[in-house]
Amino acid sequence: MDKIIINGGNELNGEVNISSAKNAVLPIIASSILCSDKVKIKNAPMLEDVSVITSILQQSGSSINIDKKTNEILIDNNNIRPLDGNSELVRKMRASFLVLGPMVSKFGVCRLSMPGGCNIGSRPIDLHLKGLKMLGADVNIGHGFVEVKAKGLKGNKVYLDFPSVGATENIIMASVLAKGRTIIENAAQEPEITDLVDFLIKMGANIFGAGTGKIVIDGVDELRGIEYKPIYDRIEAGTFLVAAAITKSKIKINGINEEHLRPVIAKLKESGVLINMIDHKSLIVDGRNERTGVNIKTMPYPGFPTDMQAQMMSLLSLSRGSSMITETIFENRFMHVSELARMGADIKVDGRTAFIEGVKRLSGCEVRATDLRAGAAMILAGLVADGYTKVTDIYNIDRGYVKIEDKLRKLGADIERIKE
Ligand SMILES: CC(=O)N[C@H]1[C@@H](OP(=O)(O)OP(=O)(O)OC[C@H]2O[C@@H](n3ccc(=O)[nH]c3=O)[C@H](O)[C@@H]2O)O[C@H](CO)[C@@H](O)[C@@H]1O
Ligand SMILES: C=C(OP(=O)(O)O)C(=O)O
Repeated sequence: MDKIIINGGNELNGEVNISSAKNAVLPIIASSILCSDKVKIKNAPMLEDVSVITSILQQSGSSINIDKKTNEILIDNNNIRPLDGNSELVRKMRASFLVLGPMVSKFGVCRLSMPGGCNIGSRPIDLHLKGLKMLGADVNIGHGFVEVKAKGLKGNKVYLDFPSVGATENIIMASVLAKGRTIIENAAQEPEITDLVDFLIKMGANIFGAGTGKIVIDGVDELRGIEYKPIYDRIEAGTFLVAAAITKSKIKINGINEEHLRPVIAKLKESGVLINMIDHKSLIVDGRNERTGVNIKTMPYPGFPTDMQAQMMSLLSLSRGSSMITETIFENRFMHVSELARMGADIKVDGRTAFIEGVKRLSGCEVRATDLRAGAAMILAGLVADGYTKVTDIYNIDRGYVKIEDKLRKLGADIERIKE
């Protein structure tokens, strides 16, 4: 099993390029199922999750060519068949559930393993299924599977009890080729949804209101093949902002959409970090000033992203004074707290809130990447901890960060991946 070893204490220098967003490219690849022409994804992030979703499509008959030199993925779904939902791959990744909407739309049937909970929470799928039922699908759950059947989906009004990202995406994908108009109310507003919609519009879909709480989809007869470059990964960018802040360094980050990062930038600035855009997609982050504690509450976009919560906790563990982090999205997203405590952080958890007292130093030891962002938080803490930090279970990190150790090493960190 691979591990990441960091010898803490190095200042970072230079610049880093941010990859395209995992959470944009996964639904985009899933939605390509709707189109029988070829689709090319440019600047695709070569991530474990991307290889899982492309393998799922390949098992269903897609022809997919992944060029790791040019970072392009060419998808040809001309021979795609309904998915065999019993695949190991489907169970491996929660985002595999995103193929449900397009599969039901294209074939009128889809059978998938029920996704279980994961390390960050129970993550039910009731809103996805409610949306598909509203479009006329029949849903049956049994023997660990969910089977959805439809004789032609029809547009309808769907109100989401919570602005779920995945449910909004599944319903959009299911309604693009449905008859008539679908209106999603209380839709999620995350930038990755707007990116999926931009992709679908470029393919010929008729969709209005992405990025707001009300998305209107007028069904069309077919979609055409296109080339598309997804948005930059705001969570990877946020992770590198924290890397500069925690190491008290000044670096340049390329591949920034300032609007998407507003809540993260606001909290870092409030803590004392200097951040300046230098053009429409690059910024300089200067973390050399003393930082103070801040309070954070995770919220659906445009609120503070839950996917940056763990990384901020590492930073606040080493910021002067007290901080408070309230996690409102996932009920079990504090598993990194005990790992940070092993390194010397002073954090107490009461229900959904963590109370952090800044300490002067952390000390390196063996810690687990209990989930993707928790793993990033361990690497960030390791960058400044005394001595060596060994991060285990890094398959979680590989799900969502493109060569994080190479990017950090180029910036001057003493970090390497080892096999043990
Ligand atoms: C691949 C992807 O894009 N993943 C992101 C997506 O996950 P994902 O799409 O799974 O997140 P959701 O927005 O759906 O989940 C948010 C909350 O809604 C609940 N819920 C969701 C669906 C449902 O049918 N019923 C229900 O109760 C979940 O349990 C959770 O408590 O958005 C999350 C919230 O920004 C991010 O952390 C993930 O990185
Ligand atoms: C929770 C995350 O992803 P997923 O929804 O794919 O598990 C994440 O990206 O932090």
